[in-house]
Amino acid sequence: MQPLDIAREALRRLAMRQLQPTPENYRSLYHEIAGTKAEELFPERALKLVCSTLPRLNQAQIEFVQRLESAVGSRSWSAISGSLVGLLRAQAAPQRKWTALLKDVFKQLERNHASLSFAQKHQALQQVLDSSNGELDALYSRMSALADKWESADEAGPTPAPAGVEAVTAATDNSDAALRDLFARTLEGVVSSLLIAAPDLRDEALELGTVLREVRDMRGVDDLAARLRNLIYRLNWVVDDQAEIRAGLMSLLDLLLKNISDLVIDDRWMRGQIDALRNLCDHPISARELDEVERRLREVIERQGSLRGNIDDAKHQIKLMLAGFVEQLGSFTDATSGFGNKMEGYARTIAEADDIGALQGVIAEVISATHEMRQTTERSRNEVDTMRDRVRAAEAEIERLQLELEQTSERMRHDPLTGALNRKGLEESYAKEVSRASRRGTKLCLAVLDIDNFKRLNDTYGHNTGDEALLHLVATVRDCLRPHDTLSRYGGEEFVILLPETSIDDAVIVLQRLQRELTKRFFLANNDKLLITFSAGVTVVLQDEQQSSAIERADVAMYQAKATGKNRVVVASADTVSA
Ligand SMILES: Nc1nc2c(ncn2[C@@H]2O[C@H](COP(=O)(O)OP(=O)(O)OP(=O)(O)O)[C@@H](O)[C@H]2O)c(=O)[nH]1
Repeated sequence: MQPLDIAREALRRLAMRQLQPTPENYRSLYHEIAGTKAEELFPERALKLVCSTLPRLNQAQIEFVQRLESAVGSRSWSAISGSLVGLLRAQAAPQRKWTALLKDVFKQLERNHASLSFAQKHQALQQVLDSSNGELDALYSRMSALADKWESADEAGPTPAPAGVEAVTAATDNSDAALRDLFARTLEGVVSSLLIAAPDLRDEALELGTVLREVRDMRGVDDLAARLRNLIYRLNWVVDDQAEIRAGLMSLLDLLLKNISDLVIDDRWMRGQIDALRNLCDHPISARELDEVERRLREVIERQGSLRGNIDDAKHQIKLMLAGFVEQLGSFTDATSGFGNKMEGYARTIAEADDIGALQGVIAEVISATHEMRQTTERSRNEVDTMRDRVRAAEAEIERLQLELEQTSERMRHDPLTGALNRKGLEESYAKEVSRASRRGTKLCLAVLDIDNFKRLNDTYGHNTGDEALLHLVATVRDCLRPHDTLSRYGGEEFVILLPETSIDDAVIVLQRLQRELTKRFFLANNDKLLITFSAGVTVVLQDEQQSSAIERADVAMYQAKATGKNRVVVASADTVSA
């Protein structure tokens, strides 16, 4: 039959058998009619898809997938089968005894060979690792060969190693010893000092430090590692315990502060202080914030003691005055009742008198008694007036002292106008930051800022506007600085900023960012939008340097900034600072 006839017949049978007209059905009918055998199609796309999803995690896998892809590409079932068989054979290969091999290698590394130094063995092992290129079979066989070679090498005899090799060994030994020493010191000096509350762990840390310095062989290292693991495990418990204790203490403190605050319901200043303390304790507290809590508490105690004494004195005065007043009132009452008795006597004498002459003496006595009574009344009124004035003065004094008590904490460390630290506050912060920087080996920068043309602003808009401009600057600085940077008012329009953990380059960036921020935030004075600018000098504080000397250096730089156009930041020149 001709192909055309076969095709026609195939279509007819498709219709007769009511088969779907798919290529497969057509193909099988075609071969049925022609009496030939259908050739199987090669599923290349599907196989390529399978290949693309296979993992390539190591060299062996990469090579397998490559072999399979090339077999699929050449449409060779036998090649595909070959690569699959290879894979299964590799998997069926005996399991390598890695643990035993590694133990063997370590043992040989530690052995004292006559003809092999540690450095040589280290180098040979490194070569094996590098050359195996992640191929596990190759690595296994090369490492096994190396271990065998070392195994058969002679035991220690003090054969001198070549000079170069010895240097390498010495260097390796030196760095090993240095590392051990460092680790031992960490255990003895740092870990143990953190474990005051857990004496048995502290002793263990100290002992492990000693063992670490002395351990020489693999068995010793194993023991040490086991003890270290145990220490770490127990340390975790200590850390958890300490966190729990800390949380408990904080909640106790909170309870205490809450109770105090309930007790001092009438004392606004104390309530303010207690609220500030509670706010500080409200979140995980840093060393800096702890300083702040301590400082506030100290101020509360100091100032409260002295001011409370003054208020008590004033109250005592009022009590004394009241007692005097009561006494006066008593004697006045005595005087008036005496006067009344006298008057009654005179009235009787007048009623019984027979002639006018007899009355003359009585009238003189009445006049004298009345005069005396008037004087007594006047004296009493004067005394009462004086007393009232003194009571009012004492009350005013109490009021003033209460107010002083309210403001006292701020006034002790803070500038009352701007709320920035004052000189005393700066001194305290400076001392803390200098020692913190020296302890931690970090950089501390100090900047002196002076507002530009401030006199003109005062002269044009008045002193009050000048004050507001100062507040504007302080608010902007606060927004731009990190919480642990400190701002203090050093003089009229001069401020000092301390920037802990900051390099000089970063300090300049911070100050310039501040200047940019000030240009964005206008200051409004009588509806005029004013631009507040400042000139600044900045320097790195030298280790343990006095505050006055760092400020002086920054001040000189600040004047350079003024002299060279203002609204600038100048770094204290290199010849004045060697940090
Ligand atoms: N409003 C106000 N002004 C103050 C305060 N303290 C200082 N001043 C004023 O700040 C001005 C500083 O003036 P100058 O030292 O001449 O400095 P300046 O005008 O800023 O000039 P340059 O520093 O050269 O830019 C003075 O007029 C002071 O009276 C304050 O607390 N409030």
